[in-house]
Formats: sequence, C-alpha cells, structure tokens
Amino acid sequence: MTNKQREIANALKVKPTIDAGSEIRERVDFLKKYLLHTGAKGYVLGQSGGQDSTLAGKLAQLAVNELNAEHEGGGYSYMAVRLPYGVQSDEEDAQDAIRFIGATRVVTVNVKAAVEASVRAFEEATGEKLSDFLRGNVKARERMKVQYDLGAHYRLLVLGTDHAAEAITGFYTKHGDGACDVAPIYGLNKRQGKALLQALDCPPHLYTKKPTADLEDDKPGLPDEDALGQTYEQLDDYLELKSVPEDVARKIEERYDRTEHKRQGPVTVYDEWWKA
Ligand SMILES: Nc1ncnc2c1ncn2[C@@H]1O[C@H](COP(=O)(O)OP(=O)(O)OC[C@H]2O[C@@H]([n+]3cccc(C(=O)O)c3)[C@H](O)[C@@H]2O)[C@@H](O)[C@H]1O
Ligand SMILES: Nc1ncnc2c1ncn2[C@@H]1O[C@H](COP(=O)(O)OP(=O)(O)OP(=O)(O)O)[C@@H](O)[C@H]1O
Ligand SMILES: [Mg+2]
Repeated sequence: MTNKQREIANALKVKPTIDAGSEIRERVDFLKKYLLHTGAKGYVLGQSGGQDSTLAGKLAQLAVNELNAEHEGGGYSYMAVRLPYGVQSDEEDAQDAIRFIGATRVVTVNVKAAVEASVRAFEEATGEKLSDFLRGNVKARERMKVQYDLGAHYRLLVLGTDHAAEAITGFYTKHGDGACDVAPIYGLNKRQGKALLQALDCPPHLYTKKPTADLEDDKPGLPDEDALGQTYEQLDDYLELKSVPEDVARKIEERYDRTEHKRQGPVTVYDEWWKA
C-alpha cells in the first residue's frame, strides 16, 4: 500500500471494514436530522433500477417514515422519480426498487423530448452535431434539472448517489448526477453499498446486476466496468487499502488526479489544489 492510496481512501472517507447495521442507522439518523434542521418536507431522487439509487432511496424512505412516526402530522415524504429516456430496457428493475423502498410517491418524467429539444437547439445554433457521448451528459443534466424542479416545488431536498467507488474515478456528469443537496451513501464503496442493501433485505437482483450509466444510444446498457476499463472489485480493494497490482493502482491514481476538478468547487483565483 502506498501513501497515495491511504491519502485517497482518507479523502473519500472510506473505512476498510464496516458494520452494515451501524452504517444504516448513522445515515438514516443523519437524513432525519438534516431534514429537521432545514425545515424541508422530505427528499427526492431519480430511481434508475440500479444499486446506488435503490440504497439512497431506501435510506431516505426509512428516514421519513421514522420522522412521520415521531412527529404527528409531519407529512414527510420520499419522492422516487422515474426518468426514462423513452422506454428503459430495465424498467422492471426500477419498479422492483420502488416497491422495495415503499416510496411515498412516484413521479415519472420522460426526459427524451427535453433532451432532443436541447440537442436540436445546440445543433441549429452551431451547425455541428453533438456526439452520442455528450448527449449522454445532456441526459444526466436533464435528469438533474427535473429533480430540482420537483424538489423546489414540493419543498424536498435533492439526493445524490455519489459514493467512494464513483468519486475515485469521477465517473459521473459534472452538474448532472454529480449535483445534489445531500449525498447519503457518500464514503461507501460499491461492495459496502451491497452489504447495506443485503442487510436491508433488498431483492438480490438489484445489487448483483452490472452497474451501468446507460447514457449512450450507441452503447445501450454499457457496463461501467467496460467504460472505465477497471473493475469495482479493484476500486473497492484499493479503497479498502488492500493490495492491488501496481499497474492498476497507477491507473486509479492517474484517473483520480485527472478528475480532481469534479470533487472541488469551481476553481477560483484563491485555489492551489490544481497546481500540485
Ligand atoms: N481540469 C479541469 N478543470 C475544471 N473543469 C474541467 C477540467 N477538465 C474538464 N473540466 C470540465 O468538465 C467537463 C467534463 O466533465 P463532464 O461534463 O462530467 O463529462 P465527462 O467526465 O467527460 O463525461 C462524464 C462521464 O461520466 C460518466 N457518467 C455520467 C453520468 C452517470 C454515470 C453513472 O455511472 O451513472 C456515469 C459518463 O459515462 C462519462 O464517461 C468539461 O467539459 C469541462 O467543462
Ligand atoms: N433512467 C433513470 N431514471 C431515473 N434516475 C436515473 C436514471 N438514470 C440515472 N438516474 C439517476 O442518476 C444516478 C446515477 O446513476 P448510476 O448509474 O451511477 O446509479 P444507479 O443506476 O443507481 O446504480 P448503478 O451504478 O449500480 O447502475 C442514479 O442513481 C439515479 O439517481
Ligand atoms: Mg445505473
């Protein structure tokens, strides 16, 4: 293990071992306290049918359920938002996740028309074609926008699904799925997220399926691991300070450094981090 590995794991708050029950309790308590602190009425999050939004949504639902039990007439809620781009191939998983969570309310907004209008406006203005890859980021940012519209309208805070195995690679769209008010699964790696879902009696297919951003039309359901050229096993091992092959560690560290701008606020004249 290198100093750099320890430095990155510390920065991303990863514990080499966790107790799933304690992590769940601590995070649900945090979600409850923060709601009470802000006076907001609950949380909202896009429900993709993937592991991360299943876990974050479940923790939020547990938090609002407990608040409602403790505060007569509290009216706290968790809103699960389906945000398909047209028809989603794993729609069944999204519905299973929503059932498992027992979401207070479900709203579906198809982002396809908005994404197409946005891309069309770009292409008409520039005379250039926006690549399929960049259209993927438009989808992520459109989903963010819908969650903020719902949040502002219903006085709900927007949740995000950033966690250590995603933060380490910067594998998210800046100001898209990377944007949120509260990040309930921050500091966990991918296998720790699975352990929490297991402890919560989640249907296993929701945390054993291959993680995918599913953003590119030309590569539907592209597994994150193929896009990254790295496995979550390797990323998780690295974050738990286990030994990983030298070339794997170098690749992780190179990507971590390259994506530092995503983990920082907008760079200003007062910042030094980029000079290192
Ligand atoms: N050094 C620097 N300092 C400050 N800003 C810098 C910068 N380098 C780029 N930037 C800015 O960042 C932008 C690039 O970042 P960004 O827009 O995020 O785009 P980018 O990182 O190129 O693409 C997003 C990646 O995340 C993946 N993703 C997205 C969404 C969800 C998921 C998922 O797992 O579900 C995965 C997606 O598949 C893709 O590989 C640049 O256009 C520029 O504006
Ligand atoms: N089709 C979708 N419908 C609703 N929300 C979505 C959709 N696609 C992405 N999102 C939102 O963007 C977030 C980032 O996607 P990401 O793929 O990282 O997480 P996930 O799908 O929950 O889990 P996994 O990484 O295991 O696929 C999701 O957690 C979810 O909140
Ligand atoms: Mg996904």
